[in-house]
Amino acid sequence: MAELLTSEELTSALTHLPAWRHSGSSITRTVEFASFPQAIQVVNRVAEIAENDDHHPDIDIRWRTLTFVLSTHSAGGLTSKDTALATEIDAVIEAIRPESGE
Ligand SMILES: C[C@H](O)[C@H](O)[C@H]1CNC2=NC(N)=NC(=O)C2=N1
Repeated sequence: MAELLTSEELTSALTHLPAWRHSGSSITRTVEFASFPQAIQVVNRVAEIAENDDHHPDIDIRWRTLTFVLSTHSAGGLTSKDTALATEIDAVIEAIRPESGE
């Protein structure tokens, strides 16, 4: 089972994940897309990655805005699985979204 990150490890990992906000036992990123179909394209790609990694985000879908919440439930907090998945989600967002910025 993945180990909880120490606060030093988490702080260091978050320097590479500037769009993510840490709160308690999870990290969160909210992002708006150009359209609902584009947001769903991102959800579908993230779903494939999550199945492959056997690590699943909570995803809130509001029209064209997605919020991803990552936590390792089995560990009761944040592990390297969450920071790895956040990095993969960032790559999907950048690949699919035409413009940059939040
Ligand atoms: C059996 C399977 O490995 C577990 O249920 C996985 C599936 N996906 C998961 N996803 C997340 N975010 N946390 C978990 O603890 C978790 N556990």
